[in-house]
Amino acid sequence: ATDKPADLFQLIDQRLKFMKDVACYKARHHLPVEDVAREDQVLRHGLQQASRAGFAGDEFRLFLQVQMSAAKAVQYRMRAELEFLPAQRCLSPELSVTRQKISALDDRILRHYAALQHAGGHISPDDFQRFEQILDTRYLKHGEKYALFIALMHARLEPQAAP
Ligand SMILES: C=C(O[C@@H]1C=C(C(=O)O)C=C[C@H]1O)C(=O)O
Repeated sequence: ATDKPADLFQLIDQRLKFMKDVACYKARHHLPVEDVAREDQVLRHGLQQASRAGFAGDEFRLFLQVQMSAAKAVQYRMRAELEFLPAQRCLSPELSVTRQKISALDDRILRHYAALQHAGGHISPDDFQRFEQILDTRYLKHGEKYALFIALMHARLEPQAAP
């Protein structure tokens, strides 16, 4: 089945794995990690898709914001390490290419989570161990992974209106 929490966790992990390309690109082009305009775009698009899919807006917004905080935390820590890495060992695609892939992944995450809930599934606190196994990045602390997990768990579809 494609509606298991583990598959959703994989997609979230894939998003974080793109941060290597983003961090490399920014370091090599002397760009800051935080890009407020891009964040607005990610947030606006995500909330629009979320409302179409029937997610509760406030909780989904919080999830997107925590996910972007995680993305930045990963990049800041990588950025420090890049100071000591020769430039040729940190090559990355164009930022616009990576961002298209991230946006496509964002849509998949949303659709996957909606499908999981439509099938009667949900994320429960017991799933955190699995979440942490899958999100194996050493660039996020335990508590940060937990914050992301909790925000994900709380992003639920609105209860269906009675017919
Ligand atoms: C991933 C990026 O880095 C940061 C994190 C973002 C995100 O998680 O979507 C968006 C903008 C940046 O503040 C990026 O610049 O694309």
